[in-house]
Amino acid sequence: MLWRQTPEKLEGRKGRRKKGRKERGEKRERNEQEQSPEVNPSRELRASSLGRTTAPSAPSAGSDSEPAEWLRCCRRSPGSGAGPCRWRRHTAQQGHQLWVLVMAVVYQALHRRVSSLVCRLHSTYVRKMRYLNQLKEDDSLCRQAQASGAFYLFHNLSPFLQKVGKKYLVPQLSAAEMKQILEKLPEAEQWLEKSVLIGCSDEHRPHFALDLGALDKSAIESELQGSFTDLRKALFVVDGKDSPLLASAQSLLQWHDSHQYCSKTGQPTQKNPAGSKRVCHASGVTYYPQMSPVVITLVSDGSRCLLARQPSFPQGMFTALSGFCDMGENVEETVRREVAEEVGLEVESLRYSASQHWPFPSSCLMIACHALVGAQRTEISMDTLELEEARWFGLEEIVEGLKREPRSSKQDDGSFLPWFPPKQAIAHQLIREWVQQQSAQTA
Ligand SMILES: NC(=O)c1ccc[n+]([C@@H]2O[C@H](COP(=O)([O-])OP(=O)(O)OC[C@H]3O[C@@H](n4cnc5c(N)ncnc54)[C@H](O)[C@@H]3O)[C@@H](O)[C@H]2O)c1
Repeated sequence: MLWRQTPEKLEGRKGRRKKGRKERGEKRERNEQEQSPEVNPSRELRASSLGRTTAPSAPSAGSDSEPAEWLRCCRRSPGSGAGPCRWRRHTAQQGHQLWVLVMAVVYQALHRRVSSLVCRLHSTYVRKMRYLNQLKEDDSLCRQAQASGAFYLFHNLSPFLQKVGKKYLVPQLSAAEMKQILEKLPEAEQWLEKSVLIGCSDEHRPHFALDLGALDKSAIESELQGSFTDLRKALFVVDGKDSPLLASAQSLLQWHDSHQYCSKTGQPTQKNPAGSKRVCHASGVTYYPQMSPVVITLVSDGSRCLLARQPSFPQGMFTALSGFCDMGENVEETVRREVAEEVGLEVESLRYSASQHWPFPSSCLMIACHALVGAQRTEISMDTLELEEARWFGLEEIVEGLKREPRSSKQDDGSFLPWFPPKQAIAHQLIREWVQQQSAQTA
């Protein structure tokens, strides 16, 4: 059946629709007002607490036009052709800010992780250094540590090495193995007392060096299947990480060997268990191991570098200028004096490069520097008492010399082409640095 619309019914329905629209409009306005920052202070507070300063600001008190404009803007439907809605722009900004915030949190988490890793590595080092210091200060702790220590052996200052295949290893012996060797000696217990502390592992296993010069060398060599090797050779055949250990151990043993008597009273001095000092109980004087500071300088005139050789050097070997610091001198003064004394040049500027402990002939602290002389003042006036030859080298000649082995430097006529100290010597590092600097300049 057809449903017929009477005018009254139609009027009634129109009225209800109008009323419904009015109610829905009021409801939407209420919702929009609830969503606006003006009437939702908690939202505004959250936004501002996160530092979102670009969020549209709530209409200020006393401004009549802004709330209306705010609501009008927010009521525009998408695709209506109207300009960008401030509220949607605000939402996009919030999205961007959220992204920045997430990235910041991720970055902070990563940063924390990396820092804690670095910290852990650092703290291993710190704990190790503090433990070693404790061993130096606390005699009974150091004696106990000897029981769990590892020992490096020397015979008249030559380190004990084992050849395995083509490699030379520096063996560590346990306290039990040491006792087996020392049992064959009278006063075996006292022998361990002669050892000196030279370091420890990350797990705090202390390392000691002991010179068995009083024992039969060949008997120990055959028992331990190795050989005591001159330090000059040993440093150049062992693994790079073992060289500084052997050098410092030998220097410390050598210092103890040459400081057995007090220079004031002539009485014997006693070492502490760690070997970090010797005391004369008659005078109360304490002696500490010492190193002599030496500067080693690579002089350059901007495009060439100066190398020299002493009569005692192996044939063909040239190196940078070196000399001991005089009492009261600083490094700069020693560099200027040595360069002036040895080659008659005046240093205009100098730059520190690195340092190295060097055990020959006795403990030196090598302080390596680059020095520049004026390009117009390069004429060499050599000290013939100290040097046999000193001359300028160009980049190409240096690069060739670095490739050359001592053995391959001899020519048919018996003369020698120049070659330079091996990589273990700090002179080598100075020469390489100069090559890098020159190559960068000419590139
Ligand atoms: N590692 C390297 O690359 C490298 C390179 C060159 C020299 N060096 C070392 O540098 C040191 C010095 O070299 P150099 O050629 O001037 O030495 P050097 O041995 O020729 O000594 C020069 C002079 O210095 C004096 N002297 C010696 N020992 C001294 C000391 N402990 N304190 C003060 N003066 C002393 C003596 O009068 C000696 O004649 C040497 O030990 C040498 O082995 C190391």
